[in-house]
Amino acid sequence: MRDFYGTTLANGLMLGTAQYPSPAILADAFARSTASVATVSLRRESGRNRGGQDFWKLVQGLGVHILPNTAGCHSVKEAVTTAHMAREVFDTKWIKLEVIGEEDTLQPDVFGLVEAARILSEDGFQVFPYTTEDLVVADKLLQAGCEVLMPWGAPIGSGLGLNNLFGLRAMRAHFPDVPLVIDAGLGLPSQAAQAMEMGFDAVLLNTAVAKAGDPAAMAAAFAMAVSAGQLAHTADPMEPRDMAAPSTPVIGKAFLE
Ligand SMILES: CC(=O)[C@@H](O)[C@H](O)COP(=O)(O)O
Repeated sequence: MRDFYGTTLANGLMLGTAQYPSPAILADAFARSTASVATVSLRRESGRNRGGQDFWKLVQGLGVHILPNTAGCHSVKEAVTTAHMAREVFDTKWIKLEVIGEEDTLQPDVFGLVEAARILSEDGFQVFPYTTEDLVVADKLLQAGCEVLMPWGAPIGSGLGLNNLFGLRAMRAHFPDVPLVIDAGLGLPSQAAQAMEMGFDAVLLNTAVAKAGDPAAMAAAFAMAVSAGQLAHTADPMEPRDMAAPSTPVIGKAFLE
């Protein structure tokens, strides 16, 4: 597995911490997921529980890498301020950078994203930008100092899976050495497996687990799907073909060798 700003993760599952029915269910879901990273929103949680401190302690107690995020930020200024607050609270350079540009799809404002990524990278942050599959934007983010990219699978909370397979395949092929994480829009473990089979380095998801009838069971299912997809990728999957090819060997030719 590729490393993320010098950190090698145990597996390619990153899990969100929002919308769980209770703290106990959140903790149980993380335990079953064996996720290596938890992402936490500073902005959403800061208004609750004595300034969010109880919640942040709970997340820090999960024993996984913390990736604070700027979810809910709609401007460069908001995102940069939130990132600074995250660095103080969690004592980490990592920041998942979201600058939302449009309300219906929650798609990123890619212009603001590149600007905020540059400001934060110059200030020593290690930025994980939530972006689209646009190759030109991806290039600008790398030039701005990002060493990891997080293209969306589908709009946040939609559960639609990998919406633009062509664009995501092109991104993987275009940036073979850049760690790429599919972020948002995954609804089912099979979609996570597909992303890993395609060679993505990790997936980040929240809603599909937190909103499942049994979040802990769904977290376990995603864990299995991620490791199956990753193993399949390393096993060099067959290329699909248009025409049939007999799988029953011809007499006298049981093996290719
Ligand atoms: C938690 C978080 O960072 C979200 O913004 C993220 O993108 C997850 O999206 P889903 O809820 O669609 O999995």
